[in-house]
Amino acid sequence: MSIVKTLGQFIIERQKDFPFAKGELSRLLRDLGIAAKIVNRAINKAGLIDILGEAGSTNVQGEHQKKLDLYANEQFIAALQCGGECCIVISEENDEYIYIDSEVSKDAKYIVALDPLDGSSNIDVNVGVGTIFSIYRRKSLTGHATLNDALQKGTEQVASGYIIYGSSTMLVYTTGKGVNGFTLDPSIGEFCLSHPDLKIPNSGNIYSINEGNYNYFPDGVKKYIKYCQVEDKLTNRPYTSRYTGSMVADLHRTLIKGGVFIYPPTSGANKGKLRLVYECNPMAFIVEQAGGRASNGYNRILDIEVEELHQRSAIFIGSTDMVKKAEEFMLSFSPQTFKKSFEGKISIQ
Ligand SMILES: O=P(O)(O)OC[C@H]1O[C@](O)(COP(=O)(O)O)[C@@H](O)[C@@H]1O
Ligand SMILES: [Mg+2]
Ligand SMILES: [Mg+2]
Repeated sequence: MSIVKTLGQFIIERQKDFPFAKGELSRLLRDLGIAAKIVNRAINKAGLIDILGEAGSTNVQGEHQKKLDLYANEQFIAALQCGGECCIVISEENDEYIYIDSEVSKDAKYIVALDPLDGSSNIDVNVGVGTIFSIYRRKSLTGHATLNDALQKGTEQVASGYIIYGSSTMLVYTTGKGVNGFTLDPSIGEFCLSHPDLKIPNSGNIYSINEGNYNYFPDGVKKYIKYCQVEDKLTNRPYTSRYTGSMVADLHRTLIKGGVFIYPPTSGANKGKLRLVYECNPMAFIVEQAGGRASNGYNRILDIEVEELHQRSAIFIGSTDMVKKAEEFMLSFSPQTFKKSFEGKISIQ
């Protein structure tokens, strides 16, 4: 009979990777796991409780917030407040960062950036959605943590992860020492180690992009899509196309099967759509830790300077060989000057 290792056991066991650890990060990961179970419970019976549909409010990005966006946001923030290891929360659903001002967290040193519910457009149609989290250590040593503590580059992350609420519910995370995946066993209410030491294949035959925006893509992306569709047995082409509209679901598939996920700049949004702090950076950390690659078509995602909480970035992420190929097309057909022309005049080829 195989013994399953729970997330809690694994976290404690891995604490030895950090000689000076006092257990704060372990407790923080525990708190995120608890919130994930609570949100999972609501998602599993979403059609039976009043949690589907619009909440009637919009977030700082002008997106209509879904009831489940707000519910997930509340649950994760409450778990972090209760746990006492987090001093600042940055959330897609809150314009400003939230300073956790409670007795239990007065000495807290961790900052958590959250996309409480990723793939909002899929909530009401029962397609896989997720939660994305990114963890930093505060830089300032005294007083209240500040915006500067919140605006750190992706390379400064001490941990990141996601939860996918799909055919099964999984939590996948890294602390910079590889990537591990845990599947929720509802019968014991525990995340159990199911995908130890995840490695992304160096190449694959799946490309993932919203081709509905094709006319607004830079030439480099248009040419790369054509490259994916050409018949060439030697290079395993044509690739197949998969796009769910949930970043977590598309990247979980990419992590397991290989492939490339691209959300490029478009003529209407020259910085792309996805948010650097709580979508691109955490997923880039995981994919790099699994042996993959993540850039904005030119520069490594984790090296991009963070100037704003809700800053957007284009993203090319997945199997190293496929991301490098896409970057080659960007350099050849949409060199950095591409940016200038977009700011100047919109020229759809
Ligand atoms: O519909 P589009 O433009 O292809 O965008 C889909 C992308 O937007 C997102 O839904 C944005 O995330 P949120 O749902 O958290 O706002 C991603 O999950 C997904 O990859
Ligand atoms: Mg999202
Ligand atoms: Mg979201």
